[in-house]
Amino acid sequence: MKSSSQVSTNIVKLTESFSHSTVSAASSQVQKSSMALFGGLLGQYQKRRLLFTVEESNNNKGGSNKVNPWLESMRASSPTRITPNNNPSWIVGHPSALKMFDEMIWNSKGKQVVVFLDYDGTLSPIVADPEKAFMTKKMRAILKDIARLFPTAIVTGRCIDKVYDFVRLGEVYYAGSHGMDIKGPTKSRNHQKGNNNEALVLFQPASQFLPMINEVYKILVEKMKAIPGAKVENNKFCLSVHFRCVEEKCWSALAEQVNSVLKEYPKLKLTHGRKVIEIRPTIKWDKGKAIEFLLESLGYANSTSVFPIYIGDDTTDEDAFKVLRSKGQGIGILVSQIQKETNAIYTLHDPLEVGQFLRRLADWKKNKF
Ligand SMILES: O=P(O)(O)OC[C@H]1O[C@H](O[C@H]2O[C@H](CO)[C@@H](O)[C@H](O)[C@H]2O)[C@H](O)[C@@H](O)[C@@H]1O
Repeated sequence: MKSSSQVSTNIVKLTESFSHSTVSAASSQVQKSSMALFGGLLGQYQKRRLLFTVEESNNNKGGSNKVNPWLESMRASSPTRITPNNNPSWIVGHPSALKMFDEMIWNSKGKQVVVFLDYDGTLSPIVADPEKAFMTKKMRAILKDIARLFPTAIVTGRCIDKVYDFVRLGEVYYAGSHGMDIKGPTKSRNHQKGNNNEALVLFQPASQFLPMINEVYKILVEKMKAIPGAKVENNKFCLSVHFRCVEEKCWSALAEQVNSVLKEYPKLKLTHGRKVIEIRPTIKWDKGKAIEFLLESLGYANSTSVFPIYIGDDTTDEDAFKVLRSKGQGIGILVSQIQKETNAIYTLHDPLEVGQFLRRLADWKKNKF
């Protein structure tokens, strides 16, 4: 484990080196090695009980998706109709992290486990109102334990203030706005208060976009008044346009409105999540870069003695899974009940299983000594 002074020194060095203009260059310093560790274990798991589901193909009926690529992307990332399916090759290729727990621990032997967690759909269940995406008390207690035992970071599309309101733990790192706002813990991991109880801002690569994001937020709030159920959320360095409560027949109108605004802002781009369109700066920064940054900050740049575990449910988490896979480091765990293309190695069904997995991880660490 690194001492806190070593961590601070690394943080200062990194914060200096990661100026906006050098984001890509700095991230490329992180060495890329090959191969995920999982490899040959798959054959043993052909009798797995997981019942996954797939998106029904009738989402595409009539070829309308070809006419409107926006709508196509919205539907692809937010399937509305799902039917049970049990594709053995997918299940074998992405086994349950609970079932594979012992193997995973064996692979982490002698290494420092670092835990990265997405928030929505991972620590809290998906709900209709984004303001009410609360974690259960049980999950919070598990998370507190995890943060005491391992360096832990929440990596989310939300702004830090909002996710902090839900999580309320000073012991963890927060990478908000899809990693564009990274802050250190306000408390040390043994629950002593840090200096002034203030979180240390580690990195904000998109700060120059703040005025633009606020401007677009106001415009979108006005535009979305015409779409019943639509909601715009300001996540500081990015925006979310929610359509979970919008009737499907209005999705196209919503996409057109967002498109018309974005045309005027070529420095902003779109990504898609679960019934949400996310608007963010065109900089080359994402959750994958954020976890590389955090690992470097913790002193594990190019280290073979670290074992990162990343758990997430959404398309934006794929950037983090990809980084771990390409570095051949640690594991990515996709939280999903549907089969989808993923760079994660393992799967968990839902936040309930995430809680079970984290509890097991904490118990393993406690019993180790
Ligand atoms: O990276 P994440 O922590 O997963 O954040 C991604 C988005 O999550 C939130 O939206 C999602 O959860 C909501 C509450 O369950 C749900 O209503 C919505 O449909 C989901 O897309 C959050 O509100 C967004 O701002 C984040 O971008």
